[in-house]
Amino acid sequence: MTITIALPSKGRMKDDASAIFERAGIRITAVGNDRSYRGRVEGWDDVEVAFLSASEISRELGNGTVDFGVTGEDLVREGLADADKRVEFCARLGFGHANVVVAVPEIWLDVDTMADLGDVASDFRARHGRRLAIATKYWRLTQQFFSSQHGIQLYRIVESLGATEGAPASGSADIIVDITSTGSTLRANNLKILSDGVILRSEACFVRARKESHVNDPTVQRLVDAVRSAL
Ligand SMILES: Nc1ncnc2c1ncn2[C@@H]1O[C@H](COP(=O)(O)OP(=O)(O)OP(=O)(O)O)[C@@H](O)[C@H]1O
Ligand SMILES: O=P(O)(O)OC[C@H]1O[C@H](OP(=O)(O)OP(=O)(O)O)[C@H](O)[C@@H]1O
Repeated sequence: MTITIALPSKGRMKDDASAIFERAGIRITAVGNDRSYRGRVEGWDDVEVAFLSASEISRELGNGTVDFGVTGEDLVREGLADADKRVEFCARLGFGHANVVVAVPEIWLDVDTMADLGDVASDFRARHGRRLAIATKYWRLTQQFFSSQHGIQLYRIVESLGATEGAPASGSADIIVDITSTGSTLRANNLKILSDGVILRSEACFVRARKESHVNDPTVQRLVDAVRSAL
């Protein structure tokens, strides 16, 4: 059976992902020309490579059209309900670190924790005539964290497709849930992370789609061992 590995074709994870495979002794060559979106692995005739964006990789892992992928844990957990049932995080790769966080305006001096935010959310309608609005592109992670983990039900998600950190200043939302690495974008927008507001510490992972056909497939185990040996 042919095993397909999906690797980032562009973006911030591309070069580090290639480097891991080099170190693992897995040499990838493009099929066709340099801009081709398919590749092969030297010496592994039953393996092929698909070059996709990091977000496409999490989707393809979810629907099982690829066997393995390198992508961010945040994209997998946001993209797939019941992620741990559908995929296995085989290795954490040590790059692409970023935290998904809850951030509120710095001037909310009395709000430092999720419990404080829960109080704000309860009072919000009485004070402002509407629910607390959260700007995010991570709606699944936000709902899990607010509703299931913290019992906060009174809020509204405003889907953000970019420049999420600008939403409180522009008035399109009150607070945000977004990714941060250095924290400089949050600071530039006068936002602060709640002390218990880290939803997920994400990094690039080597992820396997859980499939019946992988059981006892020696290539599957060899690939996992090779990638782990490069860390
Ligand atoms: N500063 C950062 N900002 C955004 N994402 C980051 C940052 N640092 C690491 N990452 C991680 O990088 C991954 C996203 O990478 P990238 O933006 O290249 O992919 P993509 O979403 O597929 O790209 P595109 O939006 O162009 O399709 C996520 O897993 C994210 O956690
Ligand atoms: O904590 P920081 O180091 O400031 O990084 C966080 C910012 O970086 C990303 O945006 P980016 O400008 O990379 O664009 P993108 O959202 O299109 O990836 C992300 O969406 C945040 O806005």
